[in-house]
Amino acid sequence: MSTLNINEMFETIQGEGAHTGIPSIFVRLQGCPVGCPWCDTKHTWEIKADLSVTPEAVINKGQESETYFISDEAALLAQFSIEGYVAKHVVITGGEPCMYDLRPLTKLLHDNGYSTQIETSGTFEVLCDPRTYVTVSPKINMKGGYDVLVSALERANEIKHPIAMQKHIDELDALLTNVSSLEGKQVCLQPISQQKRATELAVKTCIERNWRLSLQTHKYIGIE
Ligand SMILES: C[S@@+](CC[C@H](N)C(=O)[O-])C[C@H]1O[C@@H](n2cnc3c(N)ncnc32)[C@H](O)[C@@H]1O
Ligand SMILES: Nc1nc2[nH]cc(C(=O)O)c2c(=O)[nH]1
Ligand code: SF4
Ligand SMILES: [Mg+2]
Repeated sequence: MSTLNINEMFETIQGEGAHTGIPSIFVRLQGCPVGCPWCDTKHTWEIKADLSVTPEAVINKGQESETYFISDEAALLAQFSIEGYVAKHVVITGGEPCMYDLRPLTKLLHDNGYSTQIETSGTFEVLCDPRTYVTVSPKINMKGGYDVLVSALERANEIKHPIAMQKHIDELDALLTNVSSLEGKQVCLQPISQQKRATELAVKTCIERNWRLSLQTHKYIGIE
């Protein structure tokens, strides 16, 4: 059994990357040391012992907070039924989900008819089922001082890079020189914080490179 600290659990539509539009159960894990200044989930960064609460308190929290519940793969699968979730795609995100060994959870979910996806910064080893779709959103030169692992980039099914300026694209180009092949991988650019200039640059570059544009669709239509 693996211990999982869960900040949020909700059923929605995947709003990012090549799987945009897919009905999904989101499991947001607590904890991240990477320190991206523009992170839109800073409330997941710390794991504070006194903020561990019940699953019901988390699932019905109604607003972002640092509270989380402690679970394991079997209890989480049972919680999906308790909540009456019908989506069959599970997105494991965070925080930085690859701080956890996700092999037990992803194997159990696939063995029970779910597809799984991980949203990771690429700064921790990706431990998951071979059937899992791995989205690496590389975090380069962030405050935590973590490096993007080549092993994470090689495992990635999708590389989804957040950008605000040309420097971010240049950094991605340099990073991709370490990858043996992009064959079969989706490459997406995602404007940081829906900024107009970032979006214009992302559109222009995606057309030039034949990459995919990834908008945080959920933020435009006002869903979780
Ligand atoms: C909150 S992170 C959690 C998963 C993992 N720590 C990571 O960074 O990939 C989920 C996704 O949101 C993206 N993201 C976070 N803050 C963002 C922002 N302000 N604008 C655009 N994308 C953002 C990340 O790049 C990542 O693709
Ligand atoms: N709808 C929706 N789609 C998402 N795709 C990646 C997300 C994330 O926070 O990891 C996310 C999210 O927070 N909401
Ligand atoms: S790695 Fe992900 S969760 Fe961590 S600070 Fe960066 S965007 Fe936020
Ligand atoms: Mg999000």
